[in-house]
Amino acid sequence: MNAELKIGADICGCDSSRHHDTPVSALSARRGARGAGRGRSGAVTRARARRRAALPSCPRAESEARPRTMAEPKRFKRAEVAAKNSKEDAVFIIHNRVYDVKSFLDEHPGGHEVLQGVVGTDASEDFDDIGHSLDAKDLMKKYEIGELVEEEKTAEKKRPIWNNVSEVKEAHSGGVLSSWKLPLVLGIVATVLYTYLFG
Ligand code: HEM
Repeated sequence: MNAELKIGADICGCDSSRHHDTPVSALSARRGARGAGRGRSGAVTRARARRRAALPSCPRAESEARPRTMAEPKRFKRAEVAAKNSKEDAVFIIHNRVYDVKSFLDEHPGGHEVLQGVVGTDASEDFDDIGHSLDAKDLMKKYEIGELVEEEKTAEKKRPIWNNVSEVKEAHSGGVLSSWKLPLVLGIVATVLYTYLFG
């Protein structure tokens, strides 16, 4: 072990110098003094447990214990999706993303037949033609299982606006030109002009 390794590294396996700021050499010296004539079990184990409890939580150990939330999306080839074309294995592609709709077939407001008609295929066009609502586009996330491999993606003209539904909703909720503000501003300007010209 590195001579500069800090206290606690032997406890939690972390060699972060920011977290463990007492050199191990110092620990060993103290251990040598205190540990003389004492076996490694019993008192030593309890002392180690006390030290471990006293340590601030270790950032590295914590981050390693934490589940990864931003996992890489699973990549599919079009041929793989094409094979998933039954009621039991119902998968399709919409705008380069892959959806498993097996559990959604019977819940789809447009009926299961229409979805069964496109499983295994790229259903982007069919999907867009319907003019699905923002809520429907939000719901899709629940069934997304991955995306196409990079080399099989189609070039999207521009990022589909519904790819980020919350952004869209936000954009529609404010702004100077939102539906009720524009007529109000125009009204005020007209009143001021009228007063100025004819008042
Ligand atoms: C995971 C993918 C999908 C989801 C989450 C979804 C969800 C929905 C929802 C919530 C509606 C109700 C209307 C609305 O809110 O827009 C709907 C209607 C409909 N969907 Fe889908 N849909 C999906 C894929 C598709 C696909 C691929 C097609 C076509 C092949 C399709 C065809 C239809 C049709 C025909 C309607 C009925 C429209 C109407 O009655 O006016 N859907 N869908």
